[in-house]
Amino acid sequence: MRGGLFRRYAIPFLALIAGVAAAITTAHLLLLGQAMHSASQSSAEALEKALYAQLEQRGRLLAGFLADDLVNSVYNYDMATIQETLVTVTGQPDVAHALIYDTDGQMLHDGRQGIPGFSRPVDSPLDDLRAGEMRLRRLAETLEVDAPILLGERPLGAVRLVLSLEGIRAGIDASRSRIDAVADASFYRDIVATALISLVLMAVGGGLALWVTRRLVRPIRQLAQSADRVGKGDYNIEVDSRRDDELGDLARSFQAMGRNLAHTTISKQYLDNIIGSMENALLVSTPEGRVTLVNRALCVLLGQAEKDLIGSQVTDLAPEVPPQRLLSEGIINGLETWLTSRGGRPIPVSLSGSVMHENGTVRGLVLVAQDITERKQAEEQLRLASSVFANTSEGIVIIDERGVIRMVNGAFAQLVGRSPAQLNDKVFGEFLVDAIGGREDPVGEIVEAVVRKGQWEGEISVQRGDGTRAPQWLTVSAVRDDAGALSQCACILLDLTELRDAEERVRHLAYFDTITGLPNRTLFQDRLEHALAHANREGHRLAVLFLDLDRFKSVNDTLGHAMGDQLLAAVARGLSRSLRAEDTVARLGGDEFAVIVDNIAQAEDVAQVAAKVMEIFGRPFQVTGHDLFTSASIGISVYPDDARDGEGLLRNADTAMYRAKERGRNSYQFFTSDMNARALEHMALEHGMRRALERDEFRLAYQPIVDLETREPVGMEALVRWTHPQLGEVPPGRFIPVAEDCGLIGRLGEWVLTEACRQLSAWRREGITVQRLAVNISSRQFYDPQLVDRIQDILASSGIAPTDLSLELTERTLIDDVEGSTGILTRLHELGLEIALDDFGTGYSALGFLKRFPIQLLKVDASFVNDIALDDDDAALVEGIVTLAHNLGLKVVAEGVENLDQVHLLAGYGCDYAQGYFFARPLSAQQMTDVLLQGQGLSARKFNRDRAGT
Ligand SMILES: Nc1nc2c(ncn2[C@@H]2O[C@@H]3COP(=O)(O)O[C@H]4[C@@H](O)[C@H](n5cnc6c(=O)[nH]c(N)nc65)O[C@@H]4COP(=O)(O)O[C@H]3[C@H]2O)c(=O)[nH]1
Repeated sequence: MRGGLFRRYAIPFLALIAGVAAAITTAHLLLLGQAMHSASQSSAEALEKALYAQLEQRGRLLAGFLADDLVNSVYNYDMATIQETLVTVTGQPDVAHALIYDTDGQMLHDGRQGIPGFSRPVDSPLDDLRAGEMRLRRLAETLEVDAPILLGERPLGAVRLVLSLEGIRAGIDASRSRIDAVADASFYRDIVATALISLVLMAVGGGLALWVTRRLVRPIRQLAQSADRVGKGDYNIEVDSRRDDELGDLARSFQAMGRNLAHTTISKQYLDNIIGSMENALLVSTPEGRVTLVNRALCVLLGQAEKDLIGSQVTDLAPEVPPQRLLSEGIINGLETWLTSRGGRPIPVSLSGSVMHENGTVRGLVLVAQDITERKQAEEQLRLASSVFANTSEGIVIIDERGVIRMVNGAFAQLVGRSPAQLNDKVFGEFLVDAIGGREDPVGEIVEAVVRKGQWEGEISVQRGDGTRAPQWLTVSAVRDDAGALSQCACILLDLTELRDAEERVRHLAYFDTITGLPNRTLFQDRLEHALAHANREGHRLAVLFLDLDRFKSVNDTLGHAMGDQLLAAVARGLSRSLRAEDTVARLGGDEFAVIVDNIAQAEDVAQVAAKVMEIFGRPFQVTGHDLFTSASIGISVYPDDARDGEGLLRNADTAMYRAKERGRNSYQFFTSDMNARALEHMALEHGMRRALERDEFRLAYQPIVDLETREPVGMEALVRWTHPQLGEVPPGRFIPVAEDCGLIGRLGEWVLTEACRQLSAWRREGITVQRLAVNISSRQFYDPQLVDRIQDILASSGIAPTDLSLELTERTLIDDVEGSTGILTRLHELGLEIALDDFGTGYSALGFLKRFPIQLLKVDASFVNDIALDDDDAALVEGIVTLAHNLGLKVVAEGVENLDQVHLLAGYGCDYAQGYFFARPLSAQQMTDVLLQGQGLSARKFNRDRAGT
């Protein structure tokens, strides 16, 4: 355990003082005891001497007194007086005996009456006692005083006074006791006093020692603490240097030393600060490569804590710089290597290292690493940039502030058809054409703009090597020197040729039809607007021809879309050829074309144009080696007679085109007010139908279908009827197309199906036999994806079997989408429904075409049946249809049978069934119920009119 000065010196010093004090006290007490003893001894002796002297004095006095007093009595032998005197004397204290001797030495009197031995001689001669002399003799217990009794000069005898020493002895003992008591008391008083003095001395000495020690220890301790701080590198020494002694001198010297050290010495903290604030990573290791010191920068760089790095191996951190390498090379300068970060990620560094020597011995290795990640990245970016510069497809030109080329890349050189070397020191502006509006010094202006704003961009054209112009998007950026002044300009040229081409293609796509190359609907409308504005200004007429190819759909379906497209292109070419250059021909979509015939004087002019157009359809179109015939229906509307705006003109021409189609195709038709009336009616019907569906104004009529052999009804066709509140009875031929156009056909068709099945179910419940009910399905209704499901639902809810229902579809419906319709028909057929092809003959299908559809029944259109009795062609046609249908396994229904001749002829052709006014007109449900309930008789009579002869 570390002992401080206080413990080391103050405590022993205190102990020493205590010991010395104790020794002094003990010695003092011993001496005191001795002194006391000798004092009491000498006091006792002195007292004894004094007492003896006093006794002797008394003895002398008394003996002298007796000797004087008894002179007469002895002379006279007056014994009585002698006795009396002696008794008086012996009565005195300490007087044991008073004896009177004669000169012979014989005792005359012993002071007592009758004293035996009176005559006992004195034991020693008294004769030598001279006058005035006394003789004292101390015996063991007594003091004898002999005094001569003289009468004048004559000795009469002697007095012997025997004094007892007992009294003296008792007095001496008592005195001695008293002296001892006094001595003892004094001794103890002295002990206490001495002890107290010792304690006081010790206290004073201890305090003194403490004070001295503290006076010495504190500054020394201060100095020690300061020395300790100095040891740690803190040279700011704060010690009490005011003392005017050696410690003060030491403190001042120490302070001076601290100041000197602060100025001259590199402290550890100083070094730590330097190392800690170093930007570069520092590592110190043993010669063997064990890391002993790292700085903060290294920890940050490697992402490791100092404690983890200390003790690790240099090779773990810098695998490319093993200690042996540094030891052998002695020094490494700026070695580009890498350090391993915590996750094992290599960090590129520039490493310098050296070996530390001390007294000629290798003490360790020092490595300093500079993170060169950014530099590496910059180098990489530079490499990349130069690679981009060299290989990019954009032209890059570096020009100075005068527009002189300093550097170009391959792309630009290639663009202008020179080598990069040939372009050096050329003026950039020489290669630009029409730059920024054909200014005189375009590059000068660009540079000016770059100086002002730092960048310029815009479209320019560069003259290619072959003299053509290449549209370019030029971006010019400032390259500034360190002072911020423009030193060069970097020009990047993005070739817009492809973009412009693409734009042109897009524009072409946006305005031209890809198949025919004709303007499309958008461009047509645009041109029409222009033409109308012009016609309006000039006050002349113009016409719009709306042209629709007849039966184009069948071409597509039968010959394929590619052929269809080629036919369209061929028609477009024919149209363009037949029209003036100033007339616009456009393809509006599908098989629809439109023509603007500008500046016409009268309607007949347009008729001529239309006739010319019709002529091209009189010849076949050459399509990949095939001769294809097609015809067109044309509708014509005239500005300002039929409409004053483009939309109205086109719509009216479209309407007229439909009229042309209705009138037998392959013709043209002018728009008329009648057509307008029909358009208005269309609107009225649409509005009325919506209301009719809500108000349940529709009804079904039923017309029987009769077996031509048995003349028995085999079923009946449901035909929708609508009584308009204002228009009265509206035939389905008028409102069904409107319903199709405006999308109401779905709701109407569903109502018809539901109502027909409900009625059939009702008849069945009433016991009325109706074998099968036929329902017309329109085109849009047929292609409704929900159709099959809806039919199934309706059948299920009405309890009608699918085989009890026949669906009548027109040819046109089926050929609209042959693929799609085949799928739908197959599903319906698989359900068990009968499919009948309605209005057969009015469409365009060949009989062979029917093989593709799962059809069971063919309904020959009334237009063929009408004239079979009058027209041999029609008769032959119907007969042929019947024969071929039978060959295909189909049954045939003849529609519109009105007379017996027709019945006979049809029966003769082998036609299976007939339907027409001859048998029955369409009847309301109630009428039909009545007819059916009236029994077979009526029925037979009604439906077997020829048998009945009516
Ligand atoms: N001149 C003459 N006509 C006869 C004779 N026998 C029957 N007709 C008429 O011929 C049409 C036969 O129907 P459709 O060919 O399917 O032709 C139908 C059919 O395509 C369509 N149609 C009728 N009802 C519906 C329906 O509920 N839904 C759909 N989608 N179309 C229907 O409207 C067309 C016309 O129907 P309607 O006016 O009812 O005309 C019916 C019928 O009244 C006759 O001997 N002489």
